Amino acid sequence: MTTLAITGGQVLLPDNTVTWADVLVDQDSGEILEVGDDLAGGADDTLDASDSLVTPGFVNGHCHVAMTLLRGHADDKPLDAWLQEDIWPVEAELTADSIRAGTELGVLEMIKSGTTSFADMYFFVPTIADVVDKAGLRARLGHGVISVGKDEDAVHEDAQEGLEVAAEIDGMADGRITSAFMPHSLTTVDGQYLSEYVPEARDLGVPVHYHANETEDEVTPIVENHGVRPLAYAAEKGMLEAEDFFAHGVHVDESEIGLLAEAGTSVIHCPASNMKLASGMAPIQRMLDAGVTVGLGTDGAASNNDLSMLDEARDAAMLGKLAADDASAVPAEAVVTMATQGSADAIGLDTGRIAAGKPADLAVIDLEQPHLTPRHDPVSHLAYAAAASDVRHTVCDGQVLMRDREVLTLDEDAVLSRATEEADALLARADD
Ligand SMILES: N[C@@H](CCSC[C@H]1O[C@@H](n2cnc3c(=O)[nH]cnc32)[C@H](O)[C@@H]1O)C(=O)O
Ligand SMILES: [Zn+2]
Repeated sequence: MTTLAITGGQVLLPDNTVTWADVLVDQDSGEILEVGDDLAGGADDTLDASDSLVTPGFVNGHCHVAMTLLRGHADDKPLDAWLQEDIWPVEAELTADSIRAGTELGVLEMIKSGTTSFADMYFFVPTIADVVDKAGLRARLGHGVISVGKDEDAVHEDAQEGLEVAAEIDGMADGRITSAFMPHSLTTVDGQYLSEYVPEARDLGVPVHYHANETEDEVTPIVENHGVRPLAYAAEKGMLEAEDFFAHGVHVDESEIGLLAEAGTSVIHCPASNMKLASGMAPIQRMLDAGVTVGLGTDGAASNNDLSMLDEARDAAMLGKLAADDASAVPAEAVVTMATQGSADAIGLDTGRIAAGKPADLAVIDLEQPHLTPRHDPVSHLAYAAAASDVRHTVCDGQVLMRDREVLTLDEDAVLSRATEEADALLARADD
């Protein structure tokens, strides 16, 4: 057995208490062996966590990772115009090379901000899976399926690709990669295709991941055409199973919150994207009160504009209070839970908790910083004050991906220059 000890720090436990302890990891199985005192003796490798907080690696519950290439390309627009005028025309020019470069950039940013796993909906998924495998992260990946603007044959092809990719990549990278069927949204995929393909995803045994109730403009046509609220419509289409999860859930009423609580379907809250596209304020405290599983996601970098889960946690707390008109709503512990166990439970990964037997997915945060002094409450610091650049070490599946801010699985300079080149070439093709 090869072991790794993370020593001398404080450790965030699953109940959000913090204790002084070492963490001992079995690097062969990728699991946490023990959390306790003086575990460094005899370990094959050590990570120093003095003056630091050891947290579960953050879980980004909803992303389009290669959209890093479009970061800063189209800002300050609402969802519909942003997608139709700016994003989709450029995405039509994506190639496997651009996806590889954008994904490398995205996962580099994730490792540097303590994120160890994520759920992603995009194109060229086998390429994304290859990058995730080499970078050492954990992910649930899938191909986004859309029917708007496509003829029937093209939609069937798109949906088939969604199913085939899900079957092909599930279990890759020693199980670090899993998959889902990913119809883009309840309005961009026509109901006939949802009825046809969601049962096929069930047969494959993969969950369904989609966008729902993001803007008022998405709710209205469903109510008008189907006579029910969007999540009741999703239930009719078989997309409200316990393993399913969707992004946003901004415009949901009490009946829909009740449906989610009953079905066990999870919501991935994306506060930065919701604020930037002015989509609205999700009623997160009401969902938590009803017992809905809520995770946290960045969405793509073009609507955020970064992939830091620490930023997202702060945004979630701030927006949650504003939405509830109550400063005690969505407190620090709630957003820390959402960024770790909440997202992990939502996307169906057994991670997000530091305990013996759990996957050794960890982030070590340097607390010796002006903006993290004094240390009355490390959980408060995580939620409100810590930044991506405070992450010292990142560990996934027992492997050290970043040590003292040096990323070991990717060549940082090469990733930045390839991404810049591919992003420039992509925009040039779209301009032609
Ligand atoms: N196969 C599909 C691709 C869908 S991938 C997922 C899509 O979600 C888009 N996207 C990113 N953020 C959001 C959001 O907040 N709401 C809805 N769509 C988004 C993203 O740009 C991408 O086009 C096709 O043929 O177009
Ligand atoms: Zn999205």
